[in-house]
Amino acid sequence: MEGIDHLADERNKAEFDVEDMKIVWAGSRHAFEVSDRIARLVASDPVFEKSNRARLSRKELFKSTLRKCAHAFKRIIELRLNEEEAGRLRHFIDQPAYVDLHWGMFVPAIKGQGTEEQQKKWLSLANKMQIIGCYAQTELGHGSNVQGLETTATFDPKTDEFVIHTPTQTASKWWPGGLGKVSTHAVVYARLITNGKDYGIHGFIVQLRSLEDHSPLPNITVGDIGTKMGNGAYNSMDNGFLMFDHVRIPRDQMLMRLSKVTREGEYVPSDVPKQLVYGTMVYVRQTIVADASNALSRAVCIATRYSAVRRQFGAHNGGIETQVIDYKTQQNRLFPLLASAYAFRFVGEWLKWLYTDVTERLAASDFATLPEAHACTAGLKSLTTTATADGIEECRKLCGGHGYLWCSGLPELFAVYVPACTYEGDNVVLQLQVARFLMKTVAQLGSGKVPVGTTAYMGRAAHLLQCRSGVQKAEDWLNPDAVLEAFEARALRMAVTCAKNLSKFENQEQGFQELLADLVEAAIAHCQLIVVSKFIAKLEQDIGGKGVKKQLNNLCYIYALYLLHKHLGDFLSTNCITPKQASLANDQLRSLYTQVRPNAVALVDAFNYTDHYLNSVLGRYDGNVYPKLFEEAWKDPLNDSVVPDGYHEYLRPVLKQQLRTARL
Ligand SMILES: CC/C=C\C/C=C\C/C=C\C/C=C\C/C=C\CCCC(=O)SCCNC(=O)CCNC(=O)[C@H](O)C(C)(C)COP(=O)(O)OP(=O)(O)OC[C@H]1O[C@@H](n2cnc3c(N)ncnc32)[C@H](O)[C@@H]1OP(=O)(O)O
Ligand SMILES: Cc1cc2nc3c(=O)[nH]c(=O)nc-3n(C[C@H](O)[C@H](O)[C@H](O)COP(=O)(O)OP(=O)(O)OC[C@H]3O[C@@H](n4cnc5c(N)ncnc54)[C@H](O)[C@@H]3O)c2cc1C
Repeated sequence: MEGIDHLADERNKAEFDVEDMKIVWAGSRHAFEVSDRIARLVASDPVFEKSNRARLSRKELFKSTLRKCAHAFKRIIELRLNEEEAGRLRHFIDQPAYVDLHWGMFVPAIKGQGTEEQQKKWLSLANKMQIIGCYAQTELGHGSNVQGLETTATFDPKTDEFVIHTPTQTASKWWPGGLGKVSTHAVVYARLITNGKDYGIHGFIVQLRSLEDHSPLPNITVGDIGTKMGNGAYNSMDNGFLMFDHVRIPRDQMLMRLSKVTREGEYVPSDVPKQLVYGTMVYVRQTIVADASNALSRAVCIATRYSAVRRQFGAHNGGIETQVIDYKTQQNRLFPLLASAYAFRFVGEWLKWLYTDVTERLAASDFATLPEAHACTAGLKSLTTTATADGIEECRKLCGGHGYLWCSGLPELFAVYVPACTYEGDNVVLQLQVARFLMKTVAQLGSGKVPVGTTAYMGRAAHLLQCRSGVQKAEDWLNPDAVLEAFEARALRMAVTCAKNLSKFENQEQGFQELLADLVEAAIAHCQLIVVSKFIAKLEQDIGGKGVKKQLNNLCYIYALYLLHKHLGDFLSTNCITPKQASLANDQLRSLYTQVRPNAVALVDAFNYTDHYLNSVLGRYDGNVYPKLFEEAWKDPLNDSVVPDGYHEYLRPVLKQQLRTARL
């Protein structure tokens, strides 16, 4: 039934103004208008069609990706799109591609680590895409352990060049996106050696392919590392391998903003922290947090609309069955994910602010907040990507059998998204960075150094280590102070327990290794506190629009109380709350689900996703699921013929028992 809105009843139930919520979700009216215009532009352009992606071979998929990128670049120039609009265009095209790494890592690495002169030279080429670059850090043998990278860049004072070399097989670059088949250049991370001394990891701009015929330059071996998980999915990206056999580059292709090598080969360390060489990773981790809310909201939009369309059981005498969204179990699985999508949106906004702030401070030689920015970007990247990957899979299950179909949009979304738990830092490795930061902060308590920013709560240790929650009735769990106190006390007590256990070891590093699992849990508790507190802070802002704040309030407390329920063991074992208070939190959670229920479809409409972007039969705006499932089924190549290929060779002989006869 084309043209009918099967979800109209759901939309009519909404108790808030969806258009106003769209602005809150987008971040501003301007951001909404840009996103809306660009999403429609992409949806109406046949080159950006993506519904057949799973049926393409790897080669066809890759070629179609090149076509989409070229067409996008052409449209950016024709329509004179600015940087923000171009970014939205790439986002809505929704196909992982070399351009993500070119704009997302290669250009930022040069901006962050190149001198002014280097930026002038390389960015003018990169911005016009006269060169295409990637970020070549990870090696076959080392990804997490950046200090363990083996590629060498040895200065040769005779020729004023660096010699880039891959000394072993494990030193081969392995994974960089865009490297396999496209990039003409790379920022290569290698050990800088001059005058026989190893100065550790530095970045170098290296040309890989000819700008004339795209063939690899002499002594460079490069290719694609092979097919990755899922049909279509991330296979549009050419993750690559790369080996150098004594490849020479001019000295001025070492990125020298942070440290330098002189003509004579003298290493001049910078007066800024050496960790700034990791600056690109801090930047990208921040963007990945913002992206988590995109991916999760997309899955939640599909699962929510479908849960309102789908009916099972409850019919008496042939009457209408129950919408599955009305089952409390469905709500208990779906609504916390809806709340998480909003929570990650707001923490992403805050993290962007933090990143801008630290960047401005660094420019003014103020390095004080760098460790916190590193801990926040690392921890929140880990927390949000883990929850999003798990959440997408939960949404698939929430859609029952049909969720397993490619055309539900969820299998591909999962396969594209799940490597976010690994790239830009394995999620456990990143939480251990947070744990180290927390252990340092705890060790300094009482030293006179007052913790600030996201660890400010630790400065109230005297209260938080002994307080008991004052919650007496379910509604008390809607008090921001009660929620914050419980999360702060839990996080602090877990960190302090780890610190106490660490102090029992003579060798601190040995102790750290022994306590890794507890340390990760303490780090997660701290990161969850950040997300909860930033959601609460968002509610304190001036948010207009009919009924909008009320909905956000409900979602905020669903997020917090769902975490409390999920990690009840932590809250109880640290004596932050009693079993009775935990039970009251659950009562409140159920009541919040009831309040969200009539607004659920409108809350996902507020994401303003086009059907093109969602690419999901189950998540269609009009809810017209069943006829469209049939349409998709008929499109499958297996249905091209009534009798399948192979019938005469392999089916007929079985059915006619010719195989058995032949054997007898
Ligand atoms: C389709 C795409 C969809 C979505 C993406 C959306 C948006 C993204 C936009 C653009 C990107 C485009 C596409 C994305 C797709 C894929 C991109 C993937 C790219 C990559 O994966 S690049 C490779 C990334 N690699 C890693 O992340 C490696 C992880 N390891 C590390 O970061 C570090 O080595 C470490 C953190 C594990 C540190 O190890 P260590 O303790 O041994 O440390 P060091 O001795 O090196 O350092 C000690 C000291 O330094 C501090 N530190 C460490 N890191 C940092 C940092 N980044 N900033 C500041 N400080 C840092 C550390 O805390 C120690 O401090 P201390 O005071 O001495 O204790
Ligand atoms: C899709 C994709 C795209 C990528 N794109 C790029 C790119 O563009 N450029 C680039 O340079 N790289 C890229 N990478 C590489 C990526 O950054 C690394 O894979 C990532 O940093 C993890 O490192 P690893 O593979 O060495 O994992 P490993 O460190 O080998 O992890 C294996 C296991 O060991 C555990 N582990 C490791 N160290 C510790 C520790 N100290 N304590 C406890 N547990 C530990 C981990 O938790 C994990 O369970 C990409 C990877 C993927 C999957």
